[in-house]
Amino acid sequence: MTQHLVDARAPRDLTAFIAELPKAELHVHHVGSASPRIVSELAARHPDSKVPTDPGALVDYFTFTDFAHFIEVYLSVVDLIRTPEDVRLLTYEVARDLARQQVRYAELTITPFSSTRRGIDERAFMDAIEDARKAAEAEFGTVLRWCFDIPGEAGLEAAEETTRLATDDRLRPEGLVSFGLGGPEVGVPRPQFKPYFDRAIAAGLHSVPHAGETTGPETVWDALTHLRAERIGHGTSSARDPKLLAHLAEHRIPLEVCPTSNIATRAVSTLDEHPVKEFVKAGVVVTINSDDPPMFGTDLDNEYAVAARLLDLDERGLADLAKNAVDASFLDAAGKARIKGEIDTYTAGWLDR
Ligand SMILES: O=C(O)c1cccc(C(=O)CC[C@H]2O[C@@H](n3cnc4c(=O)[nH]cnc43)[C@H](O)[C@@H]2O)c1
Ligand SMILES: [Zn+2]
Repeated sequence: MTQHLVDARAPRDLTAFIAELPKAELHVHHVGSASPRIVSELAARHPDSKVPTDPGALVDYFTFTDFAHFIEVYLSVVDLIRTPEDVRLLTYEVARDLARQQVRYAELTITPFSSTRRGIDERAFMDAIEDARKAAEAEFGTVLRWCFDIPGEAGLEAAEETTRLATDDRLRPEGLVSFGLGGPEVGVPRPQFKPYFDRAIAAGLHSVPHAGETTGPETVWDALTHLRAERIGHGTSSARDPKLLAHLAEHRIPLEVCPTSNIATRAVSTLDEHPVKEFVKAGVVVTINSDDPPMFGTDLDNEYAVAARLLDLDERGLADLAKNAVDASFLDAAGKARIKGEIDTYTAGWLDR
């Protein structure tokens, strides 16, 4: 855990409730989910890297001065993923960590461009993530789905490559459900990605770009208008535009809120200044997510504890938050009903103790 972050764990009884609450995670990055053990194992495999091999040293390494510094460190971890076996190991271990937190369903954001440009064969990459997905579902019961995102700062070459990998019927993995846009927002206008999102949407993928994480509400409007966003990654700055909040609420466009991430990248100064309460007050559908959990010294359970504190939630409120994520997911109706049923049964049993 990074020490600079506030320990926002809920009081003991809610912590125990959250730990066993069945959950869905909609905004979590593949490489950004590598546990200290996996990062140090990969760093030891590749000793030319500047990433520390000692898990203890990662606490300092994962302390960020700003968003640009976060991306620089993130890419140094991306550089550790060099073989299809690295990809498989990482994906499988991420699923194990999710399962430990009772995550029944997760949409994992993967940046295939970063791997193919580093020389991993595209067919072997797809096979590695699919193999790990199937093994994780069979062994842990956690259902994984993929969001392929364009690393926006890498430009239109990255957009073209990501779109090709996501839409070519011979490559496109079975678990792929959505198409995203990540990385820095400053100097990376969203409208330029419209043709790529149009192609992905035409191929049946859902649109889930990051927007309004490090720039203003106009970026969220761009994501809605040009990229036809069905959910918004972060959307933090939406709080500065009442018309935007009303639009998100009216059209039931969920926000993928990641409170601790916003503090760790210094997009928001303190947790108490986080606008999540304003979103709820405005009637916006809020989902709670962990983004890059080990890099931000958090996990999904901690993010629910943070939300409980910021939104003053009890067990029923937390269960509603968990159901928001299921409803906002791209799971089919039967899958949604199954997990929501589990959440209700668990919550009723807990309150009847
Ligand atoms: O892989 C490359 O070679 C490359 C070249 C230029 C730029 C990039 C990126 O910008 C990669 C950024 C990468 O960051 C991921 N990510 C993880 N957490 C967040 C977040 O909180 N906000 C935005 N992006 C995030 C994202 O998946 C991008 O792919 C790469
Ligand atoms: Zn993200």
